[in-house]
Amino acid sequence: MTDAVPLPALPVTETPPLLDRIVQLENVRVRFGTGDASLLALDRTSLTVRPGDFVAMVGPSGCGKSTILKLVAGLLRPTEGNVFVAGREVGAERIGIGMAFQNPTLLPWLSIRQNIMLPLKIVKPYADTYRRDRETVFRDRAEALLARVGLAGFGDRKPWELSGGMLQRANLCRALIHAPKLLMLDEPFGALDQFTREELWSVLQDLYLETRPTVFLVTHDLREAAFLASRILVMSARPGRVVEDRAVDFARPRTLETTFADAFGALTNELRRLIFQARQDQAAIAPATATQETAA
Ligand SMILES: Nc1ncnc2c1ncn2[C@@H]1O[C@H](COP(=O)(O)OP(=O)(O)OP(=O)(O)O)[C@@H](O)[C@H]1O
Repeated sequence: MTDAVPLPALPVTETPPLLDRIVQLENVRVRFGTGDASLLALDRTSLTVRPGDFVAMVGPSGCGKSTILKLVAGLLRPTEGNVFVAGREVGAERIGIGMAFQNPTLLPWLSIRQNIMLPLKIVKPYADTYRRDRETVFRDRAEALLARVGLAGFGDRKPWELSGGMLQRANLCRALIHAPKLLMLDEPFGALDQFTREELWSVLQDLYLETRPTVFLVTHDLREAAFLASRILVMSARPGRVVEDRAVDFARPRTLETTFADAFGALTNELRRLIFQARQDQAAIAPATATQETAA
């Protein structure tokens, strides 16, 4: 980890539930639409995630990775099966969730600092004390996060004054400002150049090691998955299922040196082979699947 100043804690601290699993999917299916035009996106997926796991999801395009994120975030209901978050049926959960997607959707009329502090204004329990704390402890945390991602001094700027890489850094700050227990990242570095991306891997890893949220990361970058994750789920082509659940035990903090190791190369090659195989299987069964989908 870097020798950066630790993030100031937020004033309201919840007692974390003593759970051995923070997310559980039981035999989940997701079908979009109805009748002949319906599409089975996710098929009988079961999954258990422990608190503090860093889970990366990889697989062919359209295999249902983002669908799993939306299920866990409570943005989507399963067609069949159950999704539990922190021991409760999803949607009923009172757990903090942070999210960052490929396109940072910062509000253009707000400053970077105001954008970052927005979850504190909206999410309970922080919303209740927002007016009181916004100029003190909340602001301190925003400034500390900005410094950690290399944006010290940019809090007063507007989003349109920042580059794509800087916006993505701010996006990470916004996802983490309310100390979420669950961090959902959908290709957060997908639009960035390789150097910026690798730099942000280390930034994210440091923040993860310090605050230990449970992370779900969707990525097409197998090196990114291997660098960041403690566990990699490889999905089949649509309808998606988890076909491989691989623990990643490279010592932390990982550095670029880690990516040069033989074991790192072997892992990414194996992931590449599994995804290639999933795509081949899809091509072989595609006509049959189309018929089954409408019949199932
Ligand atoms: N709201 C929706 N209505 C209809 N179909 C949808 C909807 N959301 C997703 N799908 C379809 O479900 C399938 C899975 O989508 P999802 O976005 O989860 O895939 P993904 O693995 O994240 O894809 P990618 O890697 O390309 O981002 C895709 O075929 C997609 O077109």
